[in-house]
Amino acid sequence: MSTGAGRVAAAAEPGVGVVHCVDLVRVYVTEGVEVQALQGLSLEVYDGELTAIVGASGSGKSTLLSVLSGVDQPTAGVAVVAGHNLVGMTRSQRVEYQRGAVGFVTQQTARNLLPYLTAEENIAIVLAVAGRKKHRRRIAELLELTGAADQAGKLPGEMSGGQQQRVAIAVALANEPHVLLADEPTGELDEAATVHVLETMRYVNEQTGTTTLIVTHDASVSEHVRRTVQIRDGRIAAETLRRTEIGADGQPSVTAENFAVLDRVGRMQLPPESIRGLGLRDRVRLLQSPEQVSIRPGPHGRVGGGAGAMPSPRETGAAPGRRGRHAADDDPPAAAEQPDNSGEIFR
Ligand SMILES: Nc1ncnc2c1ncn2[C@@H]1O[C@H](COP(=O)(O)OP(=O)(O)OP(=O)(O)O)[C@@H](O)[C@H]1O
Repeated sequence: MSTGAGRVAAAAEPGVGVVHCVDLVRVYVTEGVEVQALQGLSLEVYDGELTAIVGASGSGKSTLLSVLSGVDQPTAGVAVVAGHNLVGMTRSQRVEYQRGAVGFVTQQTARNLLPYLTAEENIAIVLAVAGRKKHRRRIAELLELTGAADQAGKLPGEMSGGQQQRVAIAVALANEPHVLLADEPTGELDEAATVHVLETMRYVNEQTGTTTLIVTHDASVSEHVRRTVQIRDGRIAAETLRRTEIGADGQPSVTAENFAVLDRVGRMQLPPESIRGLGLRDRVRLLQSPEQVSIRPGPHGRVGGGAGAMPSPRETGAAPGRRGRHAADDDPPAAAEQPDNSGEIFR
């Protein structure tokens, strides 16, 4: 990969995705106060994948999409999308990137479409800017693809929110982008319209193979995508991969597998529910065998009591007056006697 701005070799190296982020940092400074919106975020999204990024409010989702769409620049780190190095782009490189490499759908239905143009005209204007001719058939194909053929002659104000978003997806796909980015595309929609729009994105991904990244706070998105990535405190923390398998009875069933994400230096975030459920804090016990590593509460963690409970001398293995010592070194047998409430992390 080149380190200069602009176009670089696309995904030539094994393990390098169409979206390639390494240790991304974005620091905002407002009135002298620093906010680290991205804190060393690394992410690969591979060609043709449909991936959702979910996270709580303030976790850094919109900041990541601003960087990936070329609207914002990271403070540090590597961000390459479809062979475009997003760090240090010039204005003309940014325009080329936004016109040709990415399509974008935002949460605000009213912002995705020009209000005084019909659905057809909204698509036509994108094709005209890209210098394409004979676009009538292409417009019809795009509206058909997103299930919005019946909206062709309507103005956005005459459509429902869900219909506007499906037309917006058609507009975003008009110049055949390598990557489709959607920032809370269902944020203003009711449940039924949400399902319809997410299923449209899944269908479009299947039909066109366009690499798609959906950012949302709505965890139910995972029912519509194969890969859900969780962002927490400006970093990727966990992933869920769903697979469809055909059982012995010939019926398909969906299985989901959860992963914690290990960064390049071996750091990993445990899910908050594991931390709360096992009362993990400070030091934890790592139990390693050739096949797995398990985590158990350390000397200060809860074992059978509430999180944050003071440890008894038996739990710490420490005699009165020995609190300053590393109690964990003294009591490995205690862990083996406890119920099997370990947070097993790798197999
Ligand atoms: N322009 C900005 N100036 C200062 N701080 C910002 C700016 N944009 C975002 N932040 C801060 O960065 C952090 C991440 O914000 P971001 O909008 O990326 O989160 P988010 O996960 O998209 O949240 P939400 O779902 O509420 O939109 C937050 O603490 C936010 O207050």
